[in-house]
Amino acid sequence: MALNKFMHPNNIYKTPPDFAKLAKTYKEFSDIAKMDVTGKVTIDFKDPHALRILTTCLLKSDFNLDVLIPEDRLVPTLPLRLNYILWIEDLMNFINKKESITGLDIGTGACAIYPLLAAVKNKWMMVGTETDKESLLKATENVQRNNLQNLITLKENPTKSIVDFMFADDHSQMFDFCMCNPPFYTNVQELWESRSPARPEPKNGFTGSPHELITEGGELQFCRKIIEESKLYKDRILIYTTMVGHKYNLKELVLDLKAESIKYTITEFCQGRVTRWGLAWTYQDYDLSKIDMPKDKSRKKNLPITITLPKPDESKTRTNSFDKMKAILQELKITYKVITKRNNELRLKIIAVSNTWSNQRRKRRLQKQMEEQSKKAKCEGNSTGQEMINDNDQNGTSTLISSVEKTTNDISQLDSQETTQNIRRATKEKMKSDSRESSSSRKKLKPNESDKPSKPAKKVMEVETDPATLQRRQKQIDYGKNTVGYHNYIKQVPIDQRTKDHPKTPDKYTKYSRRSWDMLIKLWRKKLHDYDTGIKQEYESDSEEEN
Ligand SMILES: C[S@@+](CC[C@H](N)C(=O)[O-])C[C@H]1O[C@@H](n2cnc3c(N)ncnc32)[C@H](O)[C@@H]1O
Repeated sequence: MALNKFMHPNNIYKTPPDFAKLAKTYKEFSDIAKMDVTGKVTIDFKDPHALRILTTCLLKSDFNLDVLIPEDRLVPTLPLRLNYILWIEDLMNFINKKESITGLDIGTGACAIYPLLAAVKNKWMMVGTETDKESLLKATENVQRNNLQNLITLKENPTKSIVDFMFADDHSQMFDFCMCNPPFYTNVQELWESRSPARPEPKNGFTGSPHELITEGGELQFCRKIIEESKLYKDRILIYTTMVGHKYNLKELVLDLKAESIKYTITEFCQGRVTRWGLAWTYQDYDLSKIDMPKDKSRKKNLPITITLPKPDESKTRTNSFDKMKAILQELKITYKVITKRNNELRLKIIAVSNTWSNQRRKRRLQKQMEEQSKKAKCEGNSTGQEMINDNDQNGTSTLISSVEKTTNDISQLDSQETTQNIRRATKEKMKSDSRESSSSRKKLKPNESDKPSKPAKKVMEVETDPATLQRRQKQIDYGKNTVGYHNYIKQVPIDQRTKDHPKTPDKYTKYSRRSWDMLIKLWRKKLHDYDTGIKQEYESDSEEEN
């Protein structure tokens, strides 16, 4: 989901940059830009080189900053970096700090992106710290290239501490705030595994060196260390802040702060398909919980959906309305849990396991058509059956009918006219072949019965034994099972809760015509598609990796 609408309202990248203009202005950008079929100028976001050029050109055009980003280092995404700076601006406004603002950027990286933005945008005095010598060197060159040495100082951190190395020996240094984009991961494996396979591929290519992204204990330990050290230097930084990349870590950190009754506030940094979080805490007399960011208003969209039902007339009780609603939910196979039931208000937590509500009209029409067809088949079968004297033959008729009914059930989820026609054709074919079998069985009838109308003979379940067919079918089944939908389905619907309406893996050993088998596979895959989007994903906040 694009989250740009939740970006900080003052973020200039709320409106996407004009790539056509950038291509006209910067030769290096026109070299990487391409025009898509609609005539829109775009770039390959998966190419780290293209991302590097985009960031340097935006820094130039929007902030008049001349920055060199080394090939083997993180390419900072500007909308996110700007969101963080804008939040710090909000915090400074909140504590009424308008002038001579000083900030500390922990782990400034090879671009010193935060000090550069803070200096050119707000004229803040910034100190950036860095443990990586190579990054520090490049950062220093970037500061000098922009003549910002008067506002920005960079310091090597030769220790494993975070702020202690600065404050322990220097008792005068103080900051209004500190900020930090910590390394997120514990090791390379975690870096790759952090992404759920159910999520779409990241839009952007991957940039950054392990040194920048990995730290012992991951971001949780890194942020906990900042909190621990902050307790030693409560008054040296008025507002401590850090960015948090994983929501589960944010929860842990908030618990840590709560446990110590430390005042804190959190925010979300939304951009593109990525959400990050900002955590701020203080030992000063500021009630951070009162901070009201303009962005919070747009996020109110996340409140639960409220539906007001028409007032019941005298004859109908409220319970009646609730019951009706529950019946609708049941019909749509939406599970619900009553959270509260008070006076006129009923609060439910609802979970939709699959999409059962789309194309309702079309599904009803198909269902009706198939029911009519099924009835017709039943009537034909019954009338024939009445004339039959053989019990076995009567059983045969019911086998055929139940088979048609099964097809009817299978089709209830369909939304394609073409598929219906194919199913009808397959059903007709089946009826024809059964009636052929029946006419051959007529030979066994007594002579005086030979002129009676024919009736389908008992349907014997034939077994498919052809190795090539079985192999082909297995391959089709494997394809189906190797989908996100299948994995979500088996996770979400326990075996004992599966009904005939759920996707059922076709039985490869049953004899079917090629067309009927392919149809069964098609139906199965279609039903599995309903599970393509995991519920978990819908309820969790987006926490896609930045790169
Ligand atoms: C994810 S990068 C962030 C770089 C930059 N601030 C940005 O946002 O693009 C984290 C940086 O923190 C640095 N770092 C790690 N531990 C540190 C520490 N204890 N003190 C200062 N910097 C540290 C790493 O070398 C790395 O450059």
